[in-house]
Amino acid sequence: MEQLATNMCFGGEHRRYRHRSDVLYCDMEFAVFLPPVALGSGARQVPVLYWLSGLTCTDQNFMQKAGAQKLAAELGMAIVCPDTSPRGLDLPGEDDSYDFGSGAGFYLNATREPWSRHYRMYDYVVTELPSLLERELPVTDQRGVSGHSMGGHGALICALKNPGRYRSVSAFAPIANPSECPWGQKAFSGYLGGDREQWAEWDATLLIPGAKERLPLLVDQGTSDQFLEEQLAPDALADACEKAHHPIELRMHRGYDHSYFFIASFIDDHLRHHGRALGLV
Ligand SMILES: N[C@@H](CCC(=O)N[C@@H](CSC=O)C(=O)NCC(=O)O)C(=O)O
Repeated sequence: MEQLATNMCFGGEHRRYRHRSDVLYCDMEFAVFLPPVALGSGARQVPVLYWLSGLTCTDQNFMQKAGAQKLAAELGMAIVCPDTSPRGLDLPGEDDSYDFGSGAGFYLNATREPWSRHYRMYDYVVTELPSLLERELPVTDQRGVSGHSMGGHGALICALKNPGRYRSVSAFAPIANPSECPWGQKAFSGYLGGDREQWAEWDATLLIPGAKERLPLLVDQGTSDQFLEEQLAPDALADACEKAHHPIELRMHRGYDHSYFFIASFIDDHLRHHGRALGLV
């Protein structure tokens, strides 16, 4: 791993790294926040919250806008922000739209050419990146996962598809039922093709009935979110949870939109939710 930058923050460190991904066949950048207890003499390994960002984001949106570092420093929690897709591969159409290709990897493993060799963000965030970090940085294998929009859905599927791998999961304004909305249908048909049975393996709402672990979901949604009606479908997720007796706390917040102003307003609740499961609160 090549360290690109470091900034001291609330007694901890925000760092950016570049590394070669064997899963994605390209270089990737990510950011990590290490709390004070993970640094210096007497340092110890700390649990990690993996944050998966939304369409158009890099590793930097959350780190610069969410305001999570102060409480993460106090709790003794590391935060890792991967990028949202492979980049710079020269694939046809890779940079043509904000909701497909670069910045829009959807945290799945593509099966359709020309995406299938590189667009394997699911394997990257679930397996390759944690293995690297648990080897190279003072972080443990005690993991929580959260995210926003495309990344909120990514967090849900990472947890639902991997019983025992995460201690906690939460999401802000997730694209909760991607098989049934324009963003999801564009991504799934492009990365997976037309077979809706394949889509179901990557759709949180459709994964709920067969989930092998009933990890409680914390989901926050703003009522003035400009994407709520057309793209997000939190009610479909809540209905699936109710039918399957899967615990969910869906909190509707009057007047909040889809932006990082919304995330910053409730991030502390999510950090405490993960902190409790990770034994930090
Ligand atoms: N450009 C698009 C919408 C882009 C957008 O709103 N991206 C969100 C995530 S949306 C779902 O995954 C985001 O997090 N943007 C980055 C930020 O820092 O706010 C459009 O205008 O429609």
